Amino acid sequence: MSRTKHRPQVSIICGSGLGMLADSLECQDQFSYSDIPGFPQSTVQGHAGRLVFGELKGKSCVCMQGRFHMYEGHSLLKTTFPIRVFKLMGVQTLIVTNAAGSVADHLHPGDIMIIKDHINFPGLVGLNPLHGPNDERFGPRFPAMSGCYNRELRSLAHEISKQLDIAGLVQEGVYAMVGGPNFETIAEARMLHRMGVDAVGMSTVPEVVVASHCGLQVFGLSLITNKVVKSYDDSDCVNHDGVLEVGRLRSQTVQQLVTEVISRMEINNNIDRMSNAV
Ligand SMILES: O=P(O)(O)O[C@@H]1C[C@H](O)[C@@H](CO)O1
Ligand SMILES: Nc1nc2[nH]cnc2c(=O)[nH]1
Repeated sequence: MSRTKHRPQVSIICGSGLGMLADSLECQDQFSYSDIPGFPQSTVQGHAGRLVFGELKGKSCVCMQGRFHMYEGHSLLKTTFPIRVFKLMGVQTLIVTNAAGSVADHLHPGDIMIIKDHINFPGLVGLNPLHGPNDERFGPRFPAMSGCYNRELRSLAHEISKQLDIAGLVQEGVYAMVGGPNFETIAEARMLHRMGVDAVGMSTVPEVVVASHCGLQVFGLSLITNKVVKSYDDSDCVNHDGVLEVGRLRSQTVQQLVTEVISRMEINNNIDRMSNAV
């Protein structure tokens, strides 16, 4: 914290191909992950590996240009380490973005899904970043996860999408995290569909669980970059380059939506900075 004058209230995690979210920050201070003690390295194309501090519409922000995924070989504790660093800095809100495949028939590549809820598949089988001794200074042993995606921010985003005339692209839905790095088989895709999953990806949920545990309010967006193939007659085949390409095509729209949400969200100025406590 001594190397930047920014004291961020909002943190943003950029999904695959969505690193440009950091570009709109003014008065930037940038730090490569390799220069930050305890930070893992980004190894995935489309994740630059930089922490960017700056101002956006009068709010102090910190942006992860590149996130950490479990499939890269990081422990879940490592993938979520930045969230606790943000909490210690005094951040109140986490905005998560990701690239995801559509499982629901009504979501199409290029659509933006406001995350209403999630299914934590790794968590359901015992891979959870909160495993191990609980540090009560961050949060309780048994945190509730119902309502972890802030209702007011979701409704604000819908209102903004109408004003930006992009409401036709924006829907709400359930995101499921799978471990990756392979994409889904057709049988897996069909199972996810029957389970009520709208979009599937390989990230986000561990970050949200840790953020929720330590009392951050969370807002999440999935950019639908591809449909998940559910028919044996469909010859479509997803690949990471295609995912990044849709990210590039929709980057400006996602950026506009996130910027307006940040601009209009309420910030509590009685910040709960834990840096003296931990
Ligand atoms: O970091 P996100 O969740 O946006 O990245 C998604 C999931 C995989 O890392 C990658 C697949 O193309 O995109
Ligand atoms: N698991 C998964 N992750 C994705 N990230 C972007 N598209 C997809 C997808 O189709 N499946």
